[in-house]
Amino acid sequence: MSLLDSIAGPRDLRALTPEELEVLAAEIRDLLVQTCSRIGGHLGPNLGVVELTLAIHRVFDSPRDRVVFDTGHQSYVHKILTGRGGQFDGLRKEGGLSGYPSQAESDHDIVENSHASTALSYADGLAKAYAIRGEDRHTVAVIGDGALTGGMAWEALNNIAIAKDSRLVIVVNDNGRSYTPTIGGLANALTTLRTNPRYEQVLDLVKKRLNAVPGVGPAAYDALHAMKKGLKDALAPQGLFEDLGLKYVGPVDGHDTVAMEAALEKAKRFGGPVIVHALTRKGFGYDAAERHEADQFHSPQPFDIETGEEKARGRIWTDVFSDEIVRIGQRRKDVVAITAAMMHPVGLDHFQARFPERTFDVGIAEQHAATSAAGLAMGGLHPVVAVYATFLNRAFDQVLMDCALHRTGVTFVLDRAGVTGDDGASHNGMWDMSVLQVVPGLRLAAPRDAARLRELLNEALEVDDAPTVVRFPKGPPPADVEAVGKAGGADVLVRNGTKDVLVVAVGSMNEVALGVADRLVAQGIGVTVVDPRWVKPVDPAIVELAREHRLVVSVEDNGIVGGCGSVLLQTLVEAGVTTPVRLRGIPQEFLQHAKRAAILERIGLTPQALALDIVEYMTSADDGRLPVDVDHPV
Ligand SMILES: Cc1ncc(C[n+]2csc(CCOP(=O)(O)OP(=O)(O)O)c2C)c(N)n1
Ligand SMILES: CC(=O)[C@@H](O)[C@H](O)COP(=O)(O)O
Ligand SMILES: [Mg+2]
Repeated sequence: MSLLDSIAGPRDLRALTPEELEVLAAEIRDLLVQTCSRIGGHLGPNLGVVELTLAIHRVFDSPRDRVVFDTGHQSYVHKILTGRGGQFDGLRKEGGLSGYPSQAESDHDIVENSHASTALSYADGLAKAYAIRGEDRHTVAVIGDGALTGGMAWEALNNIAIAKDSRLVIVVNDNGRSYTPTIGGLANALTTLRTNPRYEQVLDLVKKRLNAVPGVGPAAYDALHAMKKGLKDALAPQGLFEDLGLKYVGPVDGHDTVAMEAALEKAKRFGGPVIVHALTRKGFGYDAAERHEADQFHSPQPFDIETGEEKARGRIWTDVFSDEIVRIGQRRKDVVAITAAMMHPVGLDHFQARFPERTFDVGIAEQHAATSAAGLAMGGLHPVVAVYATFLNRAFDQVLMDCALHRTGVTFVLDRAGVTGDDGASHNGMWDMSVLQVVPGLRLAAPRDAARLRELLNEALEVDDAPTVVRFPKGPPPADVEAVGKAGGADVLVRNGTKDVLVVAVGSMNEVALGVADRLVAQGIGVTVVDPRWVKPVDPAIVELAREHRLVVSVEDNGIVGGCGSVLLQTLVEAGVTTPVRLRGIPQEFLQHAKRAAILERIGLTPQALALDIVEYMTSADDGRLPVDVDHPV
């Protein structure tokens, strides 16, 4: 039996000796590598927090003491130590363990949101609540150096610094990386320390030498000591935190469980807000991860353990964007690109390689990205802000009041739009085509295939008096589908027989709509499939098509409330079109993790389900006029 098998919960860690802790850490690393080699997952971040998590769970008493993980992708070790090691084989699988904390899984888990830079705000609230309720509980927040580049983290620190009664321990997990090396002034301050960890040893050596010199020695050392403080402040960022009024412990070797425990015990005794600055390495303990230049195995595909070679992921939508934005960059010197700490994941790495001076990584700072882009546009450039769709949520006000109010030509490229699946509820990009509908002047496009992505991206970059959005899903693009006709700016993909059903398919749902059309035709039902291309504003030609048909079905890979279908329905009503409309999209709920395809199947966004629904609907009509039936409230 392995030592890990004997750990049913954190309290079983208390009796372990330092030697046993080292054995346990090795067993945990082995489980992480073995599991992630088969299914992928956040191997690098979790290899980097093995000792840190062990120390936290030995010093604090979870779940009485609350442990909050920022972003949550680095909580695998926490899950293993809180009784879920035996379920680890089901990680990120439908019905299995989530890749992020999950309240439904364990009392030890509290924050499920995978959006970065939020942990300190949760922790501030929790610690204040315990203080007000007079509960003898600590709150521990684990936040990465990358997440610390997010503005919310500094809003929280500003408040935590004056919350003297908060028994709050902030563990800064400083591995110098988001995906790529973390950027910005803060990162430089942290990096300076990491690259000069020996300054303490050097100074101690000098101290011994100087004190041995009678007379001048000690005085010189005192001067040096004063310099040490200055040097330490210059080299170490605790001044950054201490100047805010936060106590600082560190830097600590985050891979030394004993040292981490000592630091955490010291922090725990403070009884108020304190930062423990842990120095770690992403991928620590697995050479292929540590050596992986791009992102130290932040979230690798399944891989060969011996070689570290990842399974080829095949061409995805991102690759099409990545290729096209470089072509555009060659032609358009005014085009600049912005990422929020995800240069490779959003496909800007090639653009950066070609045009480094026109590429900006702003850190995990989507709000800053949007408003900085407004500034870039006001300065005469055309910025392209590439983010995952779900992460644009936090920059809604910046899109509305900084980009759109000023009619700036900023183009947002939203990758991972629609159902993403694996990363759980907070990662699905199901919100953008609802929230962005209310932005005056903003134009939104959803390409159906790679060819349309290229077209629409170029069209977006021709708009210089309003923000534009181009959004596409996770995974591989379908084969290109050419239009058989046009309706205004929209592409007609299928037009046959009587005008019974008009399917308005948004973006990637056109592939599904073509399958629906085949099935309807086989049932003798006339069908038109139209791809709006630009879904905002609604194309008047689609309104006229709707007027001519007996039923309109809108299909979108977005939440059903307030999405394209809702807006189309509203537009039809305003135009006096009485054709019945059925809205199909993602149910307005938080979706449990599973593969994208499995979720689309479950929520009925498949050709079979949609076609069956339409056939049943059509056959239910008695007087030839179909009853108006909107399945979902607008
Ligand atoms: C708002 C937001 N933007 C982007 C991401 C994507 N993302 C996930 S983890 C990560 C890097 C986090 O770096 P860090 O906080 O240093 O944690 P580490 O992976 O180094 O442990 C990013 C950018 C996110 N989760 N949330
Ligand atoms: C934790 C996080 O936000 C990202 O690392 C996320 O896992 C991205 O997933 P994909 O890039 O695989 O879509
Ligand atoms: Mg990091």
